[in-house]
Amino acid sequence: MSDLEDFDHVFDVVVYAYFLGTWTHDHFSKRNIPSLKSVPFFGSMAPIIFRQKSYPDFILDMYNGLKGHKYGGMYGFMSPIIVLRDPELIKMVTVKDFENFLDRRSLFTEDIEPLFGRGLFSLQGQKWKHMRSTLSPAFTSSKMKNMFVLVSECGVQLSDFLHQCLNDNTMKIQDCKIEKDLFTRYANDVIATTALGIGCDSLKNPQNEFYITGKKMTSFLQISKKILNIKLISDKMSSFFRSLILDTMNIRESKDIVRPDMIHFIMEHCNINRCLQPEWEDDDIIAQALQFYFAGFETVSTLLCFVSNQLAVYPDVQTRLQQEIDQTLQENEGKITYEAVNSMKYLDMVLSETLRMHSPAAAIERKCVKTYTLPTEPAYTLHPGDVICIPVHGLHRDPEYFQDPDKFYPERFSDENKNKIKSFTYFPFGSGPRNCIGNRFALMETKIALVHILSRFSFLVVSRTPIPIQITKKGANMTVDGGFWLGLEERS
Ligand code: HEM
Repeated sequence: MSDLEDFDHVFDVVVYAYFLGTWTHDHFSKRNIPSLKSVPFFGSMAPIIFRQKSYPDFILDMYNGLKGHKYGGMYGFMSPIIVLRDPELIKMVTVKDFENFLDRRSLFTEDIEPLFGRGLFSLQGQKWKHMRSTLSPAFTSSKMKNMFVLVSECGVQLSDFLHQCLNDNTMKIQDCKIEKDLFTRYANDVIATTALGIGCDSLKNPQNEFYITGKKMTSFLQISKKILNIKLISDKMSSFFRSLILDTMNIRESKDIVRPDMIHFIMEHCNINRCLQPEWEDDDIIAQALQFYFAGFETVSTLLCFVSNQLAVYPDVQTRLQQEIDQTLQENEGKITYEAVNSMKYLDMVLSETLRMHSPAAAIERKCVKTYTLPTEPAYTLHPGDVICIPVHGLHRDPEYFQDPDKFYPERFSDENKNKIKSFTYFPFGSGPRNCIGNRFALMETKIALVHILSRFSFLVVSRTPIPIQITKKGANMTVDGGFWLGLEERS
């Protein structure tokens, strides 16, 4: 073959590859819809794939890249995805016309990973509706109140552990650092006791099998993608959780044990033997308990890291919060009760502002299940299977809705100011009937940890504390390279 033929051949291959990698990428331009830049094969995802941006920055750039438009398009590799910017459109999709957008894409298929595919997060259509309405009563205020005691026990374990760290010279510094791992252990213990009925103290016993298996599984979940369509959770891990939950249920049933936790609720409403839904199998029920465990593990520990960091960096906010805690405890004879924690307004404001600036879920999505035309100009018709992305982090940092958006300012959420926040611009727990089912629980759990810690200690900035917080560019994890280091001092 001559050099010229060689060149022709290479040229053909390049043209063919380019065509293959871009053939869907004119979807929006053909329809006159504004869209984000795309590159062959990766679409608009290149900054994430090539680790140029952290996940929240990627979402913020996506939002800002479509400024001036109510919605626009991006490409998730080769698939066109609609990005909504306009609060009215977000309301339409997530609330008013929710029936057309009932689902989100499922990361796990029921047959490949039944324990995850059958969980509430992944369930679709009618099955989701059934399960959601069965589980919703598990999160009412009276159920929260019942679970408060169990969570508060974990709060005591956490603050006692920190006290021991500060006072026991024999403990190694890595056991004591105020880092994500500390809060992951607390979140693990809380959800283990409330969702699965298993009491453990992962702070004192860091190597307990339950924590180690859960952590391993969480990291597998983060790399698992449906596109791979392979089983990433080993049978050993699945059967560990399967038998743990089944054994707990069987022991409770045989010994008539009643405990105010989610597993009791699940047993009451969908008893393993006499299920209200005859078509539900053991795995459908186990999947829900496990789902709560995994949904509450990473998100809550991430929120605790962010809020502790902000309190150390803004000592005036921390002092005001400690004053509120001290005063409330004084009025309650030193007892940390459900009512006392819920009465703390400043605590709620601090958490709301932390969730605005550093939402553990930077974006949410919906999948179209019935053809729908966006009621705006230019009109765009979505078909079943089409995906919508709602860039939560972009709205939370938009100066049009939150003045000086990069400033940590809990006053935005005072009684006086919070009503001024435009509807559908703030949703750290998602929006509409498919929002986070555990949101009250998550807030209660976070508040309990903070009240237990701040009544005895203060967070301090140390040389390794990340200021400002820079989320890692390595993957979609909301962590900081090098860690969320903080100091701690006992209050006098
Ligand atoms: C700070 C902590 C948490 C944050 C920021 C958070 C955030 C979210 C978000 C944004 C969604 C998607 C909502 C949507 O698409 O509109 C979600 C869904 C969900 N969350 Fe949470 N979550 C947290 C803690 C929890 C906890 C503690 C639990 C369980 C006890 C939980 C259980 C769930 C479940 C089961 C879903 C799926 C709901 C459904 O599809 O019906 N989450 N969460």
